[in-house]
Amino acid sequence: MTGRPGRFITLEGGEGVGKSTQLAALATALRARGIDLIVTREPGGSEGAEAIRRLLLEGDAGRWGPRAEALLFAAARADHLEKTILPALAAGQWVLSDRYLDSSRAYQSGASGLEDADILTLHRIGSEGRLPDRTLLLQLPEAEATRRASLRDRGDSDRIGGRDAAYHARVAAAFAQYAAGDPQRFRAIDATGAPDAVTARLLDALADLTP
Ligand SMILES: Nc1ncnc2c1ncn2[C@@H]1O[C@H](COP(=O)(O)OP(=O)(O)O)[C@@H](O)[C@H]1O
Ligand SMILES: Cc1cn([C@H]2C[C@H](O)[C@@H](COP(=O)(O)OP(=O)(O)O)O2)c(=O)[nH]c1=O
Repeated sequence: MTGRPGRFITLEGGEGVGKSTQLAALATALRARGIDLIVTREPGGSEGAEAIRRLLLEGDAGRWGPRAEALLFAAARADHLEKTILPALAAGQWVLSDRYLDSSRAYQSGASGLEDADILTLHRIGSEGRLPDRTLLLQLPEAEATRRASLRDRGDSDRIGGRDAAYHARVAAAFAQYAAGDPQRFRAIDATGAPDAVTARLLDALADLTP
């Protein structure tokens, strides 16, 4: 126990912007400041949600339509919140999550055409509308994000990562729009340059929350 309230921090952005890399670096830097935290991810982060992750990311491109996909992400999130995130916060830990609600807003709404209000309704039903204390949106020029993601995946991307460039451009635009609409919760972070420089920007964007 830290004696202070746990904070719920999410990292968001398109494929290959450096979320996983930065989550690990951020966890190390925050632990060095004495913060007790857990690192988690979506889709996944609990036993049930990891099972739903496999349903969502494996199989043919057409395995799920946009509506079934949105419901599965919301179901996975409900389980993740109940089993992993809320217990950690209640114990005073910080929670750092690689993706959360805003990915559903960007991918299933912004890029797949469902209404943002409907994604938020699913979130209210599944997860009592719980929002992060801070959302760090990593942003990269499209060409650099594609280069990094393809170096990592070597042509073996998942059902959603493998969608076309126009889809991923809509995802990036939707993220930017949501961030601009809620400057209190979001911080847009320049993800170009060396990993250490990006981590320093992320820590700056948490300065008002860190002890
Ligand atoms: N600042 C950086 N500069 C260059 N390459 C990076 C940087 N950060 C991450 N990478 C590399 O880019 C790829 C995608 O990074 P990753 O953290 O997996 O992104 P995401 O989780 O957002 O998809 C990985 O191969 C990673 O090693
Ligand atoms: C959490 C979430 C993820 N996704 C997508 C984004 C990714 O393509 C995929 C998760 O794959 P993952 O490998 O975890 O992400 P990344 O490619 O960023 O390392 O699921 C949604 O479409 N909606 C959501 O709500």
